[in-house]
Amino acid sequence: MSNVFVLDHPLIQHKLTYIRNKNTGTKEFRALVDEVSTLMAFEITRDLPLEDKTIETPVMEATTKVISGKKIGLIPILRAGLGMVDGMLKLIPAAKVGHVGLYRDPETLQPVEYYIKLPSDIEERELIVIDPMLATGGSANDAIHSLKKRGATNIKLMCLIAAPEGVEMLRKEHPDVDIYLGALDEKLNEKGYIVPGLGDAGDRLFGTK
Ligand SMILES: O=P(O)(O)OC[C@H]1O[C@H](OP(=O)(O)OP(=O)(O)O)[C@H](O)[C@@H]1O
Ligand SMILES: O=c1cc[nH]c(=O)[nH]1
Ligand SMILES: [Mg+2]
Repeated sequence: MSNVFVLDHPLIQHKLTYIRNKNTGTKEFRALVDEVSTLMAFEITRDLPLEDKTIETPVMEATTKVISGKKIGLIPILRAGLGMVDGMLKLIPAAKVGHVGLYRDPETLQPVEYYIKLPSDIEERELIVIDPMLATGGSANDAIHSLKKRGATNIKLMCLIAAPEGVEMLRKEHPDVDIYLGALDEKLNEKGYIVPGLGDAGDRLFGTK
């Protein structure tokens, strides 16, 4: 069964409060999502493997550590996942970025895929699927199935806020995918929105409402 990590660092929790606040406007919302994504990237990369490297400091030769050539791919789910990309690239600037375009049909709540473009070597990479919201779980589930169908074997999922329903679906469908969250909220409402949540992440990021 996959692990679920709620990243309860005080800076992440503090910024999430401002992200959730309905009075936070587009400019500030975007900046906060960017900052939280950087902080979450710090936590999600905690298990990157290290190897020894021998260097000369100004004082003496020393054997110290560097990250051992692990290749990472970031996979934002469009649109809202785009808001998390730059913040993560600040810490892992060499990551390749693949895009999965999905929207959730407002009536059926089923995901509809409209675009996919991935790095050619996804089977060799650790992929981090990013989306601010994990609600019913349909979109992340679909995106991860698409990645696996194309050869991905090593996948993590990172979201700002999740509902228990989405976590349950992901753990059932993808027991090999660990889930990293800023917060695990109470439930979904009758329209499939996370409660208390933050509203529509894409609309708040791009100012489309
Ligand atoms: O877990 P689910 O029930 O599938 O819901 C979550 C999805 O809904 C939102 O995207 P949306 O469909 O609003 O598209 P957008 O990012 O283009 O706004 C969100 O960014 C997730 O991708
Ligand atoms: O609460 C929710 C649920 C789905 N998508 C969002 O943007 N917000
Ligand atoms: Mg949206």
